[in-house]
Amino acid sequence: MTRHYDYLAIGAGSGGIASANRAAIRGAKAAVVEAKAVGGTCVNVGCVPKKVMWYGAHIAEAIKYSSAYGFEIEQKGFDWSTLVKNREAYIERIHGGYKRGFESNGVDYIEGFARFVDANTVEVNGEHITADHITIAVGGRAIIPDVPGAEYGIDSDGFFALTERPNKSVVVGAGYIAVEIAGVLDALGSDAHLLVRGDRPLRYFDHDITDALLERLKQDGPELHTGCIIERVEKHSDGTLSVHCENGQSIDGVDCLVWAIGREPATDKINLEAAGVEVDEHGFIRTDKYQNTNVKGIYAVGDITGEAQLTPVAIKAGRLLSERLFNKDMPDAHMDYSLIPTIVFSHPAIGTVGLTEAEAREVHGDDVKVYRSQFAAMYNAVTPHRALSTFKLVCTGPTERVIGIHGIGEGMDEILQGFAVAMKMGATKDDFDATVALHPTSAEEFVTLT
Ligand SMILES: Cc1cc2nc3c(=O)[nH]c(=O)nc-3n(C[C@H](O)[C@H](O)[C@H](O)COP(=O)(O)OP(=O)(O)OC[C@H]3O[C@@H](n4cnc5c(N)ncnc54)[C@H](O)[C@@H]3O)c2cc1C
Ligand SMILES: NC(=O)c1ccc[n+]([C@@H]2O[C@H](COP(=O)([O-])OP(=O)(O)OC[C@H]3O[C@@H](n4cnc5c(N)ncnc54)[C@H](O)[C@@H]3O)[C@@H](O)[C@H]2O)c1
Repeated sequence: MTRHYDYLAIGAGSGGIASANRAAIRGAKAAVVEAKAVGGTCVNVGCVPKKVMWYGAHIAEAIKYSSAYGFEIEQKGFDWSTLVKNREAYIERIHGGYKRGFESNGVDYIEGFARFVDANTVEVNGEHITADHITIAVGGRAIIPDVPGAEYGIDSDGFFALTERPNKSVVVGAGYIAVEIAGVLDALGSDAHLLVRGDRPLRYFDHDITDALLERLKQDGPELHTGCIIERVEKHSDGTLSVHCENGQSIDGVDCLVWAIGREPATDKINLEAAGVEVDEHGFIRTDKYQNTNVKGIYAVGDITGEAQLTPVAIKAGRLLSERLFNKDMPDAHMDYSLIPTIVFSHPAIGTVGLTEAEAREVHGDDVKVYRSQFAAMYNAVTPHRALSTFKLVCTGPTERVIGIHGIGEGMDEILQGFAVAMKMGATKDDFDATVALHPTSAEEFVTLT
């Protein structure tokens, strides 16, 4: 007997879970298939474990500067495995929450790897399952470079599997993951090195912000190595690695090498040809604004589409797709991919929404007005850690509409969300100025810029 559903999501990550639940809430008979762990990348090897480690890093920093606040603390040690154990227990609780959610919404959770048989049928554990609507939400995986010795390194999944703190670590890459993992390793006491090909990490971010990040890296670590194209990795008899760059730089005595050079779509093993679904030259499934693929009744959401690879994007796209399919009051529901705010959980956090100054000048020429502030957050002001925060607004037009908000500083991860709402509503610099400041906070800088 073949099971049949109105709606089937392949992949129980951010997008698949959100869309299957919403479909069921709207009355569809829905199921989600998952090959590994419920929650997908974000919950198991992404946002969640990363943020827990980032909080750990914050505690390390607070201890370091606590004497300036009058505390006499002797740090007797740091047990990486305790942090990992507690983190994984938390993730287990999240798994439980998802499974209870499926039960209460009436979503069938099917464990196994799904492959297409035809446009309406997938095979899981030898069973054929059919559905009127199938959403591909299979996410991606880390790219490992094709250099000799690459196999001695691990990816971000491997980083989260570490049970001990590495003594000396190298992280290769210049994106979100590289900056975040290198920052955590450094703050938690590893001798951490960040290797980038260009002159800075996060080079597509506003340069005032990355200039400030460069300062922080110089002050606090991890140690940044620029112009490093990896030539090879050598493993020695004592188990340590040497990482060699084409420019002659080498880092020796490394006991943990993390590749963080981007992610690729996981489309290769799901037999898309059987369904006739097309992929682009990188393997991403491109969709129209309604998440439709080229095959009627097959959709794609989340990282697999190659759009902003962020959990809230996958969730929103998945939910709106199910609203469109199963809520007769929302026949035009679709995701708006403009003005997506993002945070890099560096030390301190970087937040950004809208255009960088350089992008704004490309679009609006000279009709761009920039407001920026560099200041010492009060948290640091009483410590010897004289670190500066940088906040910036990019505006255009006679009304000075705010088209870019950027910041690096303590609390930026919590500050940006509200300002992103204002920007989405079309706020102008006058609207920002008309808002009474919250004092004393870092966020008030955004409404007092001159
Ligand atoms: C280290 C790291 C940190 C991150 N931090 C953040 C962050 O702080 N904030 C943020 O917004 N985003 C973050 N992201 C990105 C975020 O995790 C992704 O954008 C998000 O998980 C995408 O959701 P998705 O549903 O598209 O795919 P995923 O969450 O990757 O889920 C896909 C699921 O499909 C399953 N699957 C694959 N093939 C099959 C198959 N054939 N059959 C059945 N199941 C299958 C996989 O096992 C997986 O569970 C981070 C990513 C990484 C790697
Ligand atoms: N805080 C967050 O929201 C968060 C955190 C982690 C990941 N993510 C998402 O996951 C996606 C993937 O993250 P990522 O950091 O792996 O990718 P990324 O695309 O952000 O960055 C990859 C970086 O690696 C560099 N690179 C590529 N090939 C290289 C090579 N051979 N040698 C050295 N460097 C190389 C690129 O120049 C780029 O800077 C991100 O784009 C983001 O959307 C988000």
